Amino acid sequence: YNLNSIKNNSNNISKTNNQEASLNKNNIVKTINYNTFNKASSKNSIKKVKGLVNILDIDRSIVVDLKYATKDNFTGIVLYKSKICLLRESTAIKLKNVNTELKKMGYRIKIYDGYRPPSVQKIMWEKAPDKRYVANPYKKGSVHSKGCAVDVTIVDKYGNELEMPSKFDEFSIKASRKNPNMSTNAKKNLELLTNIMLKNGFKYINSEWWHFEDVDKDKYEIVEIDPSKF
Ligand SMILES: C[C@@H](N)C(=O)N[C@H](C)C(=O)O
Ligand SMILES: [Zn+2]
Repeated sequence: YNLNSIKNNSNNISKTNNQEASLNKNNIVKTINYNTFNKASSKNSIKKVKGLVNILDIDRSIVVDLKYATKDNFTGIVLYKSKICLLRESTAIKLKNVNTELKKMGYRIKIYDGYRPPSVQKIMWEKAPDKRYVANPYKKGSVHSKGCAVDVTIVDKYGNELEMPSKFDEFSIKASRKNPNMSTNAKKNLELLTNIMLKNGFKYINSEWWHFEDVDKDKYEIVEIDPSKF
């Protein structure tokens, strides 16, 4: 961050009525009022670091269950110190729109993973150097490290996950969208998830049914942040 440009920027923004910004010594920009694209948070102050926000500051009704903050993941070890899910601000707003549609049907989105520090991507690659399932951190890296990818499923009003083709991070043909043995119910639920995600500005990959990427991911760079210090 260039402090002067942020200062100038914040001065400019604060002169408009619909968005204000302020700086503190940790390089954190606080933006106020999102009334152009986010009515629900128009009165809230949203903390933003290097373009990333806490998804719960954008939509508190989203279910966050970061599997890499637990041992229940393909590495068997805790990879994240924090259970906070960070996302690129514009990606977070798209996911809020997905959740708003799902809530009308009595469902909600549940997040298994969002922003992932590049240092964690390296550990994952050591454990599973297979580019179908883990992005190579020594090449382009992961879209998760831009805060522009989400690993998600749908839950019902009791928080129960809908049936999907496989468990999260089950690195096999079962996780593939081309799995020929998908149950009818899993197929229907995945179709619902996919259609709503595509409609709201995400795209999918074939090898992992849970993984979606913001269509605008190429506008953004990989960032290194420690979410436990957010
Ligand atoms: C590790 C898995 N959940 C995942 O996110 N894979 C994609 C391809 C990635 O590493 O970006
Ligand atoms: Zn993913």
